Amino acid sequence: MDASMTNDLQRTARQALPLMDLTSLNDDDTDRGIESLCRRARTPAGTPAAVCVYPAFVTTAQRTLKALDLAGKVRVATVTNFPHGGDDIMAVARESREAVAAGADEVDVVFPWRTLLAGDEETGRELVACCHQACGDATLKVILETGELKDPALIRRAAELAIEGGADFLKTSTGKVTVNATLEAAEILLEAIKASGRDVGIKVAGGVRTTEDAQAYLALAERVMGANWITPGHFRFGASDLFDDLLVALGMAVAPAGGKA
Ligand SMILES: O=C[C@H](O)COP(=O)(O)O
Repeated sequence: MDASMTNDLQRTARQALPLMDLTSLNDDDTDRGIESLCRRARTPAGTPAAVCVYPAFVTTAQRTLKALDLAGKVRVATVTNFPHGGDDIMAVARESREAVAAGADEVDVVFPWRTLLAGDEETGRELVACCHQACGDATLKVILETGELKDPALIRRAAELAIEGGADFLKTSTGKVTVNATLEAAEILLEAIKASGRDVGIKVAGGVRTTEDAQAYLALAERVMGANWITPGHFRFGASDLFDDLLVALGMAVAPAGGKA
């Protein structure tokens, strides 16, 4: 790789690192594993925007970040209605309220995409609106599962409904289906955000693994929204592996994942 490409990747890695939701959403997650995830958040190049964990580990993450003196610097995100995207509005609102009460700063809720596929627009909009109310001041990110919606017009409609319901961010994917984030889907979400005129961000999530991947999404966001729009308040990467690749691009040692026992 020539020097200009290396510099380019380093620039991308430096830009992407504070936009990261450093994620662990595995069925075999443990308190020790989440403590280790939180420790990885402290790097010589700065910190990610958030760690993203299952609701059962929100307290662990908050306690660990506090002990590391990272409370307030690294937010705690969690997931609800995840990954299935059911349509029980009250159950999802309750789950979201409980997550915030447990200390989550951000809630990533799965949109009931199957109802939209079946032609029902109201359930999705209402579910988002109830979660918006349930989350209070916490940031609400709505996972549209774009790889399951497939049709660009449906992806656009889901984005519009989530924005109408009060989403703070549109998130592409859970990372748990066959097709996760794609540039095509991300562009549809960005265009919907732009057209809405609302202060809504995007979280590109699922299958984003390399600094080169991150570079392509950042270039897209810059083209649609402008370079100044890209801040942690508007743009996140949700990824379990990307963080280490960014550190490698920055020439830093990668901490062993460890701590799952
Ligand atoms: O919300 C984030 C995704 O679950 C992460 O997906 P990933 O493991 O493919 O990076």
